[in-house]
Amino acid sequence: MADARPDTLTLTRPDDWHLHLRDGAALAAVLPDSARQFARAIVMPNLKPPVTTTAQALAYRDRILAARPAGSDFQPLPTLYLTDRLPPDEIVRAREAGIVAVKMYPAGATTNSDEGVTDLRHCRPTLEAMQRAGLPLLLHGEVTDPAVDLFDREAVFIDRVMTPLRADFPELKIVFEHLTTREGAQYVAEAGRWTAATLTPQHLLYNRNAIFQGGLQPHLYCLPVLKGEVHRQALVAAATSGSDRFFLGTDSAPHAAQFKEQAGGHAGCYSAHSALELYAEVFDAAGALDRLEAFAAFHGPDFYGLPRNTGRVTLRREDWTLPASLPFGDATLKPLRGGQVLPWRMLP
Ligand SMILES: NC(=O)N[C@@H](CC(=O)O)C(=O)O
Ligand SMILES: [Zn+2]
Ligand SMILES: [Zn+2]
Repeated sequence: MADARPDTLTLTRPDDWHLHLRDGAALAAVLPDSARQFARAIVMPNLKPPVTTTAQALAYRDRILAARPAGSDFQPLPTLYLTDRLPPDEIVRAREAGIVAVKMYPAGATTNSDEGVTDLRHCRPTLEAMQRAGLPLLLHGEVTDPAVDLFDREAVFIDRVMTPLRADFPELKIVFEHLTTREGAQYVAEAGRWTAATLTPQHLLYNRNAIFQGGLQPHLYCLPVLKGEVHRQALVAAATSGSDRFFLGTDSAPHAAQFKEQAGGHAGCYSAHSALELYAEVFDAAGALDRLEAFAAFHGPDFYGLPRNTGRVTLRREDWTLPASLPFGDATLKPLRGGQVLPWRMLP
């Protein structure tokens, strides 16, 4: 029988299936963190302006490749940003050029989503082209209807958007990104082989109390917002269940500390610095360390139809203190769990 509390853990090198790398000086500041932990990452297209053409996505990929630390073989997996007007023939071009997915932000739902989709019914021919090409649709799964309580926006999205979408496009690959609710976990578990979900460290580690404990904690504000404890427990159960339709996606979303700490602070948690260590903590607490490798390194590539990695990484059970802040161009970045002791540490 596998050791339930091992002191070292060697895994196939993992990938991050949901990552924000930004651009310019911000990209240069954060990329080394992801490149140290992960072999590949799905890079989100919510730049300003958003990445809406294959040509823009390839140029962005080249900027990421050029910003890699010396000797790094980190591979960005580029995506396109879905708008009401993304033409179906762009999907064919994207597929041929190696774009791996298309991301749907409901207009106004989150950071840089102003040009997102106002109604998925406008996108039918494009979704048909994606289904034909086998190009996955990645969803920020929240409705923006102001009449819906903020904490219910994911559950309502399932009823209003996900269920009809699934009925109309039965073989479209869909990834429900940064899942946050019990309803979401149950939906994905029962939705069949073409629906998967990513889970973030913050939604596995924290419930919404943490946002308000010891004074307001702007660095725990992300979207979708953290939910109650029953939801966190359902997410941990899904992540550690062994189901191949749940996989690692940090949603690491860097914002300069001053923009998170101001009134109207920005949404997003920065976790790339020690993401794998945070997931190890979650799986360890659930007595499921033996399932971390598949969650972090197998389920994602299998769903996307990409090869699994061959390299290895090793983590050791060792208390260490995460830096409270990190350089971020001219600004600073406050990482998730910054200044706190983590029980797992990745070996260089
Ligand atoms: N998760 C977040 O709170 N923010 C993300 C956008 C997103 O993934 O919704 C960002 O780009 O900052
Ligand atoms: Zn999102
Ligand atoms: Zn995101």
